[in-house]
Amino acid sequence: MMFFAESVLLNVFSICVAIVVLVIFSFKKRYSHWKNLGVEYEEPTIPFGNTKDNFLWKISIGDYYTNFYLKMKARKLKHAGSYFFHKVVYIPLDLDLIKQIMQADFLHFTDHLSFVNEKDDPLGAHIFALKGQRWRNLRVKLTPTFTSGKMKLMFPIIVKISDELVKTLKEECGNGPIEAKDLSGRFTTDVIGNCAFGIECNSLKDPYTKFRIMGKRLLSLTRTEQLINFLEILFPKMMIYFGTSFLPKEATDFFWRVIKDTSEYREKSGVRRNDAMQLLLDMMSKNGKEDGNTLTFEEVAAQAFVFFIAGFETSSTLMSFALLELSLNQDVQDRLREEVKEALERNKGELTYEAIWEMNYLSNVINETLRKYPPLSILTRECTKDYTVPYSNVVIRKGELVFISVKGIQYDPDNYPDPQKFDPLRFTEENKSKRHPFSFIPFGEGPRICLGMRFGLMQAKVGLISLIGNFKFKVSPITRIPVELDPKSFLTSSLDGLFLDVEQIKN
Ligand code: HEM
Repeated sequence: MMFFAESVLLNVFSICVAIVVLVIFSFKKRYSHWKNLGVEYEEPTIPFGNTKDNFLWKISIGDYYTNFYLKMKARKLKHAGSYFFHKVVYIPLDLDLIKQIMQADFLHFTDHLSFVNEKDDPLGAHIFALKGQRWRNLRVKLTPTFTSGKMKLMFPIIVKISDELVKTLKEECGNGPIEAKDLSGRFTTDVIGNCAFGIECNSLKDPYTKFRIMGKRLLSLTRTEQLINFLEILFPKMMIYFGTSFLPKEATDFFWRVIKDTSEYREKSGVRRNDAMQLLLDMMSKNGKEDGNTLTFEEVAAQAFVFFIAGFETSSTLMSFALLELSLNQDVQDRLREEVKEALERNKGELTYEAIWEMNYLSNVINETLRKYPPLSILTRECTKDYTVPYSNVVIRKGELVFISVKGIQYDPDNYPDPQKFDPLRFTEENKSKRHPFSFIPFGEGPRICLGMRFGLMQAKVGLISLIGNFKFKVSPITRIPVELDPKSFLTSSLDGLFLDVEQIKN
């Protein structure tokens, strides 16, 4: 009996050893990819590839690829190679090559690196994650959602919420430093909640409202949830089999209910509003089912959801880092306040849709903030058709990945001398015209460029105008400078918060 148990154990042990040896061998073979092609790379670690430090929360994925980009670019290379676990990743460094991949040869790179499990997680089947023809069909249908005409109709909603922002800060500014990200996040939650779902979220009045809590929950994943996300991206078929979803179920269940209630309410009451929800509902077929030209209810819900998740955090990141830099650069803050005052005086104290696009210095400040702190610091593309990189022997195969380091490009001293310096005048028309058009890509580029770019800029501009026109901001001594970024976050986010001292201006 004893002998039998020992021999079973020995067999199991031998099988395990054989599996480990096989796995190590196949990783080693995979990791010889860039070496065989003569492309520069950093030594990968089994099984993480080059993402070990990110996986261990030592550095954000964006910062890892910024450092990588700058290191390889300093060696005058046009491209380099990397590994995301077992996946091969191509890193273009040359701006003409990046333009080629994102624009002219887009048909080889139509997809984002994403995971969709439509059956178990219908809200996850949104335009950012969808691939191929499904993405293309939706992009055509959704593009009219953010035309100037439609945004103009949403503008009064944003101005009304900005009045609430000023009121809230007047009440809160006497109680010590404010945390800029939290304040901006409550503002953008109320704006997007209102424009995407048609709901008064009131998170400025009450920071603990369910909408705000669930919005934050979508972006603060536990270790296990992050691990599942990695597995979903790396082994999608297996994870669909297990029925996993990409985002926390308690949050997606909440948003699903909200969208369903809103749609039913509007249908029953006949109430119509000037918001993105209405535009989506108008695209829905009468019975909510598939008919080729219209959207199903599930598709409407997923798009309303992505407008919320893609819209509130990116714009609040922009607003909060702009407030930080304005606090660190008082001369820039004063000049911006002058521009705001003049624009308001020209329009009898009223903020108009046209006025926000005419404020050149505000645009310069916003662009310089997006240069230093792009909310998404890398862009991903999945190769959908084999591609030979021009003037090279490198072939990117279907299924391999391309990572474009937005932050690397925007910190490259060849594009922006003294890149750590905050200098809005880099973005005057004259200075912009001297640079390569792909040296500034915080909203991505090509056919997959951000769908809500103008909306994101509009809400950040309105928020900043209201704040700078009414308050003076200084950095609080409790804010650590330079700001350390959160290695756990996929989006650009400060680790300890952006605390600012605020003083009300007597107008
Ligand atoms: C400052 C604000 C924002 C920034 C920096 C930003 C940035 C980005 C970036 C980098 C992408 C990927 C582009 C690419 O792969 O080339 C993207 C995609 C997208 N964004 Fe934004 N975004 C912002 C605001 C918004 C807002 C307010 C909305 C909606 C209300 C929105 C909706 C989307 C959608 C739907 C996509 C997916 C487009 C597609 O795959 O076809 N974004 N955004």
